[in-house]
Amino acid sequence: MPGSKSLTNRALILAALADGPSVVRRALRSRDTLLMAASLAALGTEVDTSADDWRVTPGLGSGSASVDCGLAGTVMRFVPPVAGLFAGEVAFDGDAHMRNRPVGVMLAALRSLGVTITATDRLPFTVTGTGSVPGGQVVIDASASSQFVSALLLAGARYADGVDVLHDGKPVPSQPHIEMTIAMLRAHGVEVDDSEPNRWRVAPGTIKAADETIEPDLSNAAPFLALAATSGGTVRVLDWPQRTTQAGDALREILTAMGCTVRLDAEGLTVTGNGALSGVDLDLHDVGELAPAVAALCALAESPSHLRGIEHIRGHETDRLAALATELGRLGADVVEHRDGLSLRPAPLHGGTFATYADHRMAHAAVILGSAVDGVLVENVTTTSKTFPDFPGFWADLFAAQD
Ligand SMILES: O=C(O)C1=C[C@@H](OP(=O)(O)O)[C@@H](O)[C@H](O)C1
Ligand SMILES: C=C(OP(=O)(O)O)C(=O)O
Repeated sequence: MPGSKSLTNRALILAALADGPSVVRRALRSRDTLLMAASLAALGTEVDTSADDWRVTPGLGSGSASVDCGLAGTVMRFVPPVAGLFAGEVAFDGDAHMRNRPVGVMLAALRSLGVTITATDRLPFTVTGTGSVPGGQVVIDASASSQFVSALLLAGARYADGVDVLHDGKPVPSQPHIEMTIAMLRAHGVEVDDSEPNRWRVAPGTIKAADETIEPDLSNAAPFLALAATSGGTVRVLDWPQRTTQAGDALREILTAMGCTVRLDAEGLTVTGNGALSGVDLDLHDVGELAPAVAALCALAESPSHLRGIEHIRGHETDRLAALATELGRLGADVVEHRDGLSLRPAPLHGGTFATYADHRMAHAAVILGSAVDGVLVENVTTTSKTFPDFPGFWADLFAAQD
């Protein structure tokens, strides 16, 4: 598997803010990570992406710059706090749908920490940095995205008073991603206090340069592991980490609950399907990025499923609950959309076109269905390039290797 998007983009941010050059080994080369590299380069950091190991020489310049967020939540949320440390105007924009994804809470937080931002709660916006940010305490409602918290923590050590982020609102989703942020900050020598629930304090100080080796992207393993589940065969993902903060690690538990045999050993993760899938009742609040792949598997299961706790994925690359309900329904699935989830009951599926809404994980859901149902046409499968280099080629090679 190619490297993790979440680990690569955090490593790039930390490398750009560090006290010396460093290497991001086995970086993911995909649209989201190249957009991150380009954003940091626009701000004055040197990012050499010519080899598999990316060399980063930190530096934040002055003048004016522009940042293309594409459809990358990590670019739209993680780069503005860095732009506050740039001396000049940084204009942010992105894909058409990016203008709908939530960012206002984070911009308001940055403003209260002393950064000047054009008054808006959506893209496009302009951050006017002065080269330094006062920082301090801020109260936010991060129930729409854990990335609001991660964004403030990642740059916080470089603010004069650090940051003290308090969450006030419905529970923050995607906790493993916040754990990932904290673990990576600590690996760079940053002091983070997360001893109180819903409060994260980052002490002001140096972010030490440290080389990072990027783990394989476990969430992107979902469609491949799902192949084992739908075919009754065996799929092995090499180098699956024994311990990780990646949300995708939850696939082990989810696939086990659906009836697969799952084994993690020194070589990697091996999943064997048993020919039939059981439905599941799952709260995916912490691992929302897995919802499209899991929903596709649930549509193929022999008993009902209920996926809960994922209202926030309406703010992902597309409104994923609406998109999944529409597209699964179009192939014959018995699916009901709820405010915060989906329920599915067994139904015979048939072929048809599965629209992907420029969402890489909708394409993952589509190929999972196509592995079990004849005649599924995945519209715009190249949208997978957001987080995966040449997904169609990789998928095809898997079948070629088997023949
Ligand atoms: O910080 C990150 O790298 C991510 C956090 C999560 O976002 P949300 O908390 O907005 O779901 C996750 O879904 C996304 O794929 C990546
Ligand atoms: C929500 C996702 O991405 P982003 O980083 O753009 O928020 C995702 O990859 O499922």
